[in-house]
Amino acid sequence: MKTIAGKLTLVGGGRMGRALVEGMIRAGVIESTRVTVINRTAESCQVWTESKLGVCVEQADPATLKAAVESAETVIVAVKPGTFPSVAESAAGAWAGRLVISVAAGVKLATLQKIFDSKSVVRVMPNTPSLVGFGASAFSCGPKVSEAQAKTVEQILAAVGVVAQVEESALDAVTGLSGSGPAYIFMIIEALADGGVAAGLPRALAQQFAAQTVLGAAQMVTQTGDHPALLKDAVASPGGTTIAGLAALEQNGLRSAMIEAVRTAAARSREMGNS
Ligand SMILES: NC(=O)C1=CN([C@@H]2O[C@H](COP(=O)(O)OP(=O)(O)OC[C@H]3O[C@@H](n4cnc5c(N)ncnc54)[C@H](O)[C@@H]3O)[C@@H](O)[C@H]2O)C=CC1
Ligand SMILES: O=C(O)[C@@H]1CCC=N1
Repeated sequence: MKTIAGKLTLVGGGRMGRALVEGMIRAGVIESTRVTVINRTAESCQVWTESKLGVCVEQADPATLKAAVESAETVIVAVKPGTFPSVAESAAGAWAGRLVISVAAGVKLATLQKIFDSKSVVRVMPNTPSLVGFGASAFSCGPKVSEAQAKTVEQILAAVGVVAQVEESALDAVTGLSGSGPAYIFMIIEALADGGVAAGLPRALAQQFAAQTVLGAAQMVTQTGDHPALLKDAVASPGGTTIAGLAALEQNGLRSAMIEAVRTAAARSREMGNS
């Protein structure tokens, strides 16, 4: 694995920041000794310290934040969208010349350019499976981002999963699908396991088999390239168990529930960008 150049600072080592940066270190795209993580609370700092990843962990005060931004070539900002202006303000004067990568839902490139005095801003929509190397991330670059910087972003994200560079207008849809999507699938796994328990299986076995079934089905789609409908048809024997189960899913509106989940989440991302 080719490593990225220079130092990396993560501002906001919560669930998404951690998934991304721990995933990067595990994948070998950067050595932990070149990573600084800035957190707001002592508790979040402790989580990082206890992980024994070997990164430098600091609690956010304006001077620490500014120094950590100044010392890095690349800064990933992974705080909540509403916290961006105060983070930008705390390190005012330090952002110029850095590659600033935002992972916030709904925060537009134009807004990022305005609040960070760096022209090299990139908007990314990653997801938490980046932690285990199965992320799906899309990104869009501000107009002043160099080709080399775009390559760095691609390299970072490719190390933790699949990646696509897209028009910024596609990022709300990506947010509704893959950004939020792991939560939908966790809910499906939980529900499948509940079904297994309802049908008589012990909980642990039901959960293991529910997760493996989702994993296996996803691998079939990515490895064969076949349309999911073909793969579905190959499971359903005439008059058998699967078609009975599929009929129950249709009756209960699974397809429209999933479509509406993605559309509603995408609309919420757009709404957040306009507020
Ligand atoms: N959780 C997810 O699956 C995904 C989240 N995102 C985006 O990632 C961003 C973070 O979300 P989560 O990780 O879920 O939230 P989180 O609450 O787990 O993490 C946010 C972190 O930022 C820290 N923080 C707050 N103020 C700070 C400051 N002034 N300086 C340094 N650190 C500070 C908090 O202590 C916390 O650790 C959001 O903008 C969200 O839209 C994007 C894709 C997926
Ligand atoms: O729920 C959220 O707003 C964030 C963005 C995508 C996933 N989590």
